[in-house]
Amino acid sequence: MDEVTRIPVGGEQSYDVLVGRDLLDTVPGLLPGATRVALLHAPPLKELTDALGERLRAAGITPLPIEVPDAEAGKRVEVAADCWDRLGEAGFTRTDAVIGVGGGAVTDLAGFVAACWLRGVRWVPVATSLLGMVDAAVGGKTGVNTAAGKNLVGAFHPPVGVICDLATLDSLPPADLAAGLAEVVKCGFIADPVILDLVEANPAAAVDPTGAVARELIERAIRVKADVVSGDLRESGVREVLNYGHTLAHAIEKVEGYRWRHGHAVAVGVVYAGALARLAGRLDESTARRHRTAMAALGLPTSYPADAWPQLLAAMRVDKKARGSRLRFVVLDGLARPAILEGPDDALLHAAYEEVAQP
Ligand SMILES: NC(=O)c1ccc[n+]([C@@H]2O[C@H](COP(=O)([O-])OP(=O)(O)OC[C@H]3O[C@@H](n4cnc5c(N)ncnc54)[C@H](O)[C@@H]3O)[C@@H](O)[C@H]2O)c1
Ligand SMILES: O=C(O)C(=O)C[C@@H](O)[C@H](O)[C@H](O)COP(=O)(O)O
Ligand SMILES: [Zn+2]
Repeated sequence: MDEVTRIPVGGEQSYDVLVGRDLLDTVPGLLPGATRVALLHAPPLKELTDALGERLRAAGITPLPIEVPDAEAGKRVEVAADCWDRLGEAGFTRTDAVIGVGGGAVTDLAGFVAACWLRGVRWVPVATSLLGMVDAAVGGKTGVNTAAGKNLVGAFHPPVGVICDLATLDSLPPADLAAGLAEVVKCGFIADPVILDLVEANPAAAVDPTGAVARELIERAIRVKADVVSGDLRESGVREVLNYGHTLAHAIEKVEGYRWRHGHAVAVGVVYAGALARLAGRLDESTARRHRTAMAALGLPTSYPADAWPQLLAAMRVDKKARGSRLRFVVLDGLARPAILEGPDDALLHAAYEEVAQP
């Protein structure tokens, strides 16, 4: 086995994030006392799921593979309800558990299924996308999308461990690899500017999942997330910084009917957040510009159609950070100095959008 990095996450339920190659053998040990484990996965991860099922069986645990629709199509309450039916048919009890094998969509769904079944059973995300490893699998936010908006139904339900098996990235499509790097760059702006230096110095190395640079970026981003959620699982304060760029990003996803990659929407949203902070007089011009250049260097989108603004503004009003009719944005007062912009007026929001709008 390749060298394994163990990153602790603290809080009301502590656990470790394991980063390394070929980690499937470690999964059964995370679930002592389980007799049945559901393996939620989408079709692209069937082979890995079967291999994990064999490891569980060898450890005396009965695997229940449950195939769900891929990507955001699986992150729906109807799909969760089908999963609960399957757990019921198989007689899952409180000692049994759920594993999500896949990207962030599957692990968000799996965590939500686990959070609600019998009011909460153990779960483990086996993250197979870069975005899942650096973000979605860590921190215990679980949930599904609804017609009203992104992730509006869900629960905080920390896993008992997180598996980031770097070997799985070998088959991840390049567009999804880049999408994950958008969240990594986000972490660079809010907490760890070394991430930005690494990406800017060698963007080609950042998108090579087998290289040392990518591994360093992955581990740095996980540490940023682990540090934040350890102190604020339920987002009553500091955790909001992880939502940098997400007010616009989630609006784009909704307008696109959840067919855009989350990480691509985050890339546009982060550029927008930089522009907003600059226009609000909180961020200098060169740091704001750096948002666009870092995302563009990774081949990520940095703009969105101008005429979508009315729909985007309406979608942003259901952002979870809003309070009543007052929108709240995560902005920067400088590199690694996140803060909240309270109740910006529509004119300021629109002026910032003009900086990312494509005619
Ligand atoms: N819970 C959180 O804190 C949190 C944080 C960030 C993002 N998210 C959520 O995560 C989701 C985005 O995650 P994502 O970018 O992983 O997208 P995704 O889960 O849709 O995966 C993207 C695509 O890659 C495929 N894939 C995944 N791993 C693969 C592999 N190893 N080989 C081949 N194909 C593979 C998937 O099947 C899918 O087609 C969004 O729903 C977002 O809201 C949640
Ligand atoms: O973990 C968090 O907290 C985040 O905000 C991380 C985000 O990257 C992630 O997309 C998260 O799912 C967004 O949370 P939401 O509460 O705005 O749905
Ligand atoms: Zn995100």
